[in-house]
Amino acid sequence: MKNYYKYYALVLLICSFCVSFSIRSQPIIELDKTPAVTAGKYSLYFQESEQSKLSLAEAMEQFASTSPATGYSESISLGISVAPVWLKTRLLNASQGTDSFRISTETPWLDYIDAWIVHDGEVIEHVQGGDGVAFEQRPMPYRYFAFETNLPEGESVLYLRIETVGPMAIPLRISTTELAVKRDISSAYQYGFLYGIMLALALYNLILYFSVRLPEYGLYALYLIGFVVNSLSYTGQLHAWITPDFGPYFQDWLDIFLMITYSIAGLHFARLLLHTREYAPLLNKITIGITVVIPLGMLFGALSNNLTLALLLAFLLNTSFAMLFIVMGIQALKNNIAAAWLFLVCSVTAATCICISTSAVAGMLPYNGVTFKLIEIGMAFEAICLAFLLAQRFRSAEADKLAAEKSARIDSLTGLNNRRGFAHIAQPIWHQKIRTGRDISLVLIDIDHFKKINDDYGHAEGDAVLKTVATVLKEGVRKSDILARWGGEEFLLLLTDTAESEALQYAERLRSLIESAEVQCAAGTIRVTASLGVCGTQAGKLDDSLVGENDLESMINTADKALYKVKSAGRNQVSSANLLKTGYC
Ligand SMILES: Nc1nc2c(ncn2[C@@H]2O[C@H](COP(=O)(O)OP(=O)(O)OP(=O)(O)O)[C@@H](O)[C@H]2O)c(=O)[nH]1
Repeated sequence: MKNYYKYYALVLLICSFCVSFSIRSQPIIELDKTPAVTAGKYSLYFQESEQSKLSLAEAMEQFASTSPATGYSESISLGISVAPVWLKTRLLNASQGTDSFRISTETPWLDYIDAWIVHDGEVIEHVQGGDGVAFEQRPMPYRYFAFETNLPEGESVLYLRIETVGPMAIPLRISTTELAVKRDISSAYQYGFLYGIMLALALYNLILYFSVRLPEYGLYALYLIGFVVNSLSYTGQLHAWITPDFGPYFQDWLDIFLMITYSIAGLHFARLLLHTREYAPLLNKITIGITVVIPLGMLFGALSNNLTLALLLAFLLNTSFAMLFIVMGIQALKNNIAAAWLFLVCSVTAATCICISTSAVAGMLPYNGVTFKLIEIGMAFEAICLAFLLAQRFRSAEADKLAAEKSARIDSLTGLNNRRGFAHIAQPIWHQKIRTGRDISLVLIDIDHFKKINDDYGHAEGDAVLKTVATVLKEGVRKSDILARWGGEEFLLLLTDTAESEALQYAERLRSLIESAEVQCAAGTIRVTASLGVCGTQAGKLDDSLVGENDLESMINTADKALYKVKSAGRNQVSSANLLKTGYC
């Protein structure tokens, strides 16, 4: 029993320590030692009851008589659409004489802010501002609430009353004016760099979109432009330039409108980039649904002037956006989509950066220049990765196009040019040779009794014969000759700088090569013969007259006629129209 007294004493000691800790005097910011600070942990705060708006005197009384809460982190965060809050922060200017300081709350959602500086019990300054106040009526031309004040030597107390329908996150920052200006300049460079990257990529992809008309490029550009404009609006630059006085809440509405614009563009871009519809139709439908339903809800919020509803939906869309990016990336990875890995890495990085920034403003993580700007850093990283993926896609689309064009000109069985491929290659050569009066000849080659081979050995063996003859021809012709599969078992050969007399010898050589070729199959060895019809110029002339630009077609017909005669005369021979005239075949 005696031992328990010891524990009681210890518990009492701890309790009294806690009580004394909680009622000990509020910490003071010694401005000579900490010339720039985010002051949440130095501030006391309480929230007004819904019914009454307190005066400064009443608030001072309440700070003195009750136990207001102490800030638990750099930024105090109390949720969305909460009751107005009062803050009290003690400031000590230890230098002799007055010094200039900047006091600011670095978030755009705070609508009405009153700030009082009290020194020796006297109000020496009262400043009003916030997002709900027209731009030119603000103490400084910033989106955030900010003002500069000369603090006299000794202790001054800063009182703030903040009222907002948006998120009550208060990153209260106090710094010397000199440091604040330095920070402004370095911020301008940092934002300029990040926005510069994103806008350059957006512009480039916009140009690509107008050139190739693929929606991915347009959506990607819209996504980036939407994000940058949203960021410019959120950080106040946009309003400083173009929308100084559209009244209370205009800026909040603009922010959330821009927020949904880039989220919608981003989600549709990701869907198309990863081809989500092809392997994850449900996810694709959910994504489309979200981009329709949430904006409709927000439109309802706008029509009924319910900013809180619209804000909540905008944050929901933004959260869904980050999560859907990751889910789409995982699905793409599962389905072996080439872009999936990089997409996943960059979307996870961006989502992490967004989380860190939001948590910093909400007071859950340290609030500083880096954590605050991590959203832009993450997005710039994501923008670069996505641009890289689009470039890869462009390259593979070009390769696919070339492959498709090539395969449209190639016969899939033999690998030779088809009629289209022949025309593509032969036309320009034909025109050039004709213009310069050089000789040119055509040889039409037809396998004899090919139907019988199909009938006797089957279609597959017939194909094997076609392939063998194609190979024999390919190996037997010169590099400058143009060979094509002209029809079922028919081949066409264009011989440049070759007169008809030479072409006949050439054709004879090919005939004999075909005759001696063998095709091995299950039923034994197949041998085939072919009939060849030739038509060519002699000393640059066809039938003693000059060859016209359009004579290719008629020369093929003449070769075909010669071939027909060979077939009639017993096959496995070579002939030309001229030989026919002289009765050779
Ligand atoms: N295996 C196979 N057969 C084909 C292909 N294309 C066409 N054929 C066949 O080739 C045969 C051509 O027959 P025909 O036009 O009567 O000519 P042929 O039997 O060679 O007789 P001649 O030309 O008079 O010697 C037809 O039976 C077609 O079905 C193909 O790609 N593969």
